[in-house]
Amino acid sequence: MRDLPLSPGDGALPVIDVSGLAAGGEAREDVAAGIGAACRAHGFFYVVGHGVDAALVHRLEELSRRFFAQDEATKMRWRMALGGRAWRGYFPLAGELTSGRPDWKEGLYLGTELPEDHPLVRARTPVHGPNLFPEIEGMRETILAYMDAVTKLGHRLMEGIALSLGLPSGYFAERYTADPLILFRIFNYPTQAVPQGMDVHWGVGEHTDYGLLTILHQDDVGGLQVRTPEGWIEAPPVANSFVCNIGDMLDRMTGGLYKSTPHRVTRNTSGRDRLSFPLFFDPNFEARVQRIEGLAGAQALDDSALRWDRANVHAFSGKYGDYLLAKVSKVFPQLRDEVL
Ligand SMILES: O=C(O)CCC(=O)C(=O)O
Ligand SMILES: [Fe+2]
Repeated sequence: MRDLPLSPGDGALPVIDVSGLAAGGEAREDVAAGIGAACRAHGFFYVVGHGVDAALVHRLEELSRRFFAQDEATKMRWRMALGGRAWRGYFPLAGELTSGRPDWKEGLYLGTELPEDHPLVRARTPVHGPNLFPEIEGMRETILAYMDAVTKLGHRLMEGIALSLGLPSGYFAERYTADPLILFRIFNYPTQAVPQGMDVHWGVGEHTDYGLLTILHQDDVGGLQVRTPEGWIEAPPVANSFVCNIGDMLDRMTGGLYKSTPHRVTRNTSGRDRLSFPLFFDPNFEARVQRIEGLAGAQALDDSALRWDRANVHAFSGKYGDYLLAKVSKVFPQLRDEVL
């Protein structure tokens, strides 16, 4: 592992030390102001001082490398088809589509661990259920500890986001995230070449995320890019940081004041595989998404002509779960019948 820089260099994305969120008082307001400025500018920022143990992140990287190093047949023992409606398990290279095209990545789909006898699982609620944990010693515990730590960070960041909008810190928790929907992915972007004739251009094609806030750890390889009004910019690896970005639901709630920013990942040609861990901190599946009243400057403009999916997020009304399912059925068409 090479030494990573402490800032993204001359890129426009800010690095915010969020340790003041836990401290309270003026420090908290300062952090909130920084988050607010970043959300209004690009909807993308790095956080440091986040309190997530670096050793835990490192352990998850090691275990994930061991998982992906196995042959395809072994990994397919945890294939998504076995996860059914819970939407969990392994998908192979080119198994996920973004904007209708296969991505050059493989991954493990995970989320909040719920037992088979949990009421939501018994009610066959899509994307809820037990995980398919790889049989690698310590991986289950490490994944659970990681999701737990980053979910806690998610709650704290949402308090900061609420304050940055002039709302009480508990605004989102009271309405949407007392029991958030947490989906978590472990991605591997292999450096291997694409076979001739395959229609593959990106590690992940241009898209926005669906929920409230994505909290991403990336290793030291790089490749994440963000679309700004001035063009695409890099979001390179920064030491001990997470990259945060806003999803469609926060865009919807804030009437476009906080933008759900398009991003993509270049195809990995670095000579080393790239790992990334996005955790999606989203509204409860049953929560009805409502616009926040009285936000100055929020125009809820229809930007569908500029969006990757040609959809107008401000026209959406309903449960977050409905929004999510409509989206995921496009990226995994083979699983659509299982869930919808
Ligand atoms: O792997 C990355 O850096 C980004 C992944 C991503 O954008 C996503 O999963 O939504
Ligand atoms: Fe994304």
